[in-house]
Amino acid sequence: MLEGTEVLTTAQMRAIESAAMASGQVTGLELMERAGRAVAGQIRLRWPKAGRATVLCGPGNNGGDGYVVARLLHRAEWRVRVLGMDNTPGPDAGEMRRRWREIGGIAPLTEQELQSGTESDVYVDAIFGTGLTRPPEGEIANILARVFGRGGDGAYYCRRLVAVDCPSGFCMDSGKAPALPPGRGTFDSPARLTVAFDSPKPGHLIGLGPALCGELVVADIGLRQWRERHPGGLGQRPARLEAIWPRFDIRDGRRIGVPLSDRLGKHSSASPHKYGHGHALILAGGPAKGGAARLSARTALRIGAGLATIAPPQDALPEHAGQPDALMRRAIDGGGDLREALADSRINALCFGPGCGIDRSADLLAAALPARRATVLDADALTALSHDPALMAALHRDCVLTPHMGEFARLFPDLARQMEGPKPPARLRHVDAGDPGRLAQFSADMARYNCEMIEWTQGPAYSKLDAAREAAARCGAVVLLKGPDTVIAAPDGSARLHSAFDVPWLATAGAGDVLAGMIAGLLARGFQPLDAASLGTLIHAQTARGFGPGLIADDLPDLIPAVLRGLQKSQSSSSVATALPMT
Ligand SMILES: NC(=O)C1=CN([C@@H]2O[C@H](COP(=O)(O)OP(=O)(O)OC[C@H]3O[C@@H](n4cnc5c(N)ncnc54)[C@H](OP(=O)(O)O)[C@@H]3O)[C@@H](O)[C@H]2O)[C@H](O)CC1
Ligand SMILES: [K+]
Repeated sequence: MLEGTEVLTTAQMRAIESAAMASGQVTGLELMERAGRAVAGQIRLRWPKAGRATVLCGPGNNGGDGYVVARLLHRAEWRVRVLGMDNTPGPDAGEMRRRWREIGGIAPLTEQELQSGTESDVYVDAIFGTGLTRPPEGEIANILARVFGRGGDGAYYCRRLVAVDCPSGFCMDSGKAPALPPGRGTFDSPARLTVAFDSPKPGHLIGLGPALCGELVVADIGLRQWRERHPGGLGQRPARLEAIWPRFDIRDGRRIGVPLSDRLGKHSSASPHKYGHGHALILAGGPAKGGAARLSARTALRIGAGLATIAPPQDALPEHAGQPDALMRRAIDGGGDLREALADSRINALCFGPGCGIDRSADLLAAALPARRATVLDADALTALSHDPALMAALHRDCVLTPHMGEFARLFPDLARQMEGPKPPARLRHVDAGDPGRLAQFSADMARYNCEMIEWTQGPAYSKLDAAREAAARCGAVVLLKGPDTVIAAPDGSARLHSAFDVPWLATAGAGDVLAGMIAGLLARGFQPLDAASLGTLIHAQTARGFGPGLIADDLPDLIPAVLRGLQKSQSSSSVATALPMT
């Protein structure tokens, strides 16, 4: 079982927050104080010498958190300037603003004001959090352009930007950000640090999130018991969403996303025979097309498949002599040969695609899918699939599709179009849970919470996560939508997110073939499709991290042993983050 860090949608976060407040054990004001304290604490941890801070406070509770940050930095002897809005915020934010007013003034939140005065050491962005309801316009849009933009010399206007919960204006469910006013560029200046509350949200990990958030710290604000206590527990919901790489810190002692499979480094001692570790069959293409499949096959062996066989057509077989000697070779010319091969039930994982050719893939897939072996479909196999609805219908739950965006668009054009479509921000409204008409619209997820119900009046922006989940449900197989942000979704709605923005050199010819081989090897070893795809993604990126720039795909398979050793070590020693006190 792979186990990562749970990721919550903003709707789930609000439901948990509401449940906590409804319990009477914690007030909104206390949560806001804790949120502000977490941010101020992180600022002081990074920049222990008191300096100048500018805190930008928006109209809602995110702004309320900002007033707390301002007060606590002031108490720590920082020189604090607050820019705020002249509105009537909710009671908690209003109270925090009042407390700040006892200490200092509030200048208007305008671009002109932001530009004026001495430059600050730290800028705190508490303009919008989860409550953005429409694209920012007018003065607010100008401010965001200033906060997230650069000057003519390319330098960021706000060096050391700390975002409260998220960079403002950004959709935490989709990782999308609205366009800035014409002529004001795009969101291209990342925060140095983002402090999110309780759990990461999808947008922190996909889309623009990893680039815009900078370092991500997820702070404990004392909601854990409500997160875990709900009927069935969030952890047991079928549509669990997890992050599988700890590029962020979690401050409440929860497990962070280390890999998590006790079985990863161990081979079964109960069944020490090579067949106990599975047999992966990698289908290769015709003459001069076999390199990709050889990469996959070598990787399948390195990740621990007991046996791996490469299967080109007869006329390409001689090309596959040579290293590695551990690899077996077998000619498979067409569907009949493959059916014959699959009479051996010990062949328990198949890998189609890399260099296999579209027609050959179609022929072989038609023979293989009814045998219901665990199967990876990549590259040409995905193109073959997109040409033939019958093949698509023959997919089964032990299949893993590994498309990049282009392949995904060929397979699921309507979902790809939705991803490109207009992007309304999320808007949530609390409604009467007693109204059966309204209740009927709520998702089953939300109905689990014994608290105020939440209604989406506009959906959050349709994201890569939504698209991958819908694709998986539609085709009944695991869909791994590749990219620097990879989403891996299973037909039951479970999904895993992985960010690899830090290894741009992984975008190199053949890297996808290695990933396909890795997943095939893990499937051969008996990992469930979602886990095999997730672990494959994780180890793939980690091998590239270990090598650094200059990597070519041929380097990857032989880096796997070191990564496996490292993962085992991290699992035994430091898989639990240190808890920081909430004071
Ligand atoms: N997760 C937790 O447990 C806690 C979170 N906290 C913080 O609270 C925010 C969410 O607060 P909320 O008040 O719901 O939302 P925001 O602060 O992001 O903003 C809402 C206000 O912004 C106005 N708005 C929305 N869009 C625009 C726009 N484009 N232009 C101008 N104004 C906009 C909105 O006005 P409406 O007219 O739409 O109502 C609201 O006034 C969360 O992110 C955390 O930071 C708690 O402090 C602790 C617990
Ligand atoms: K913010």
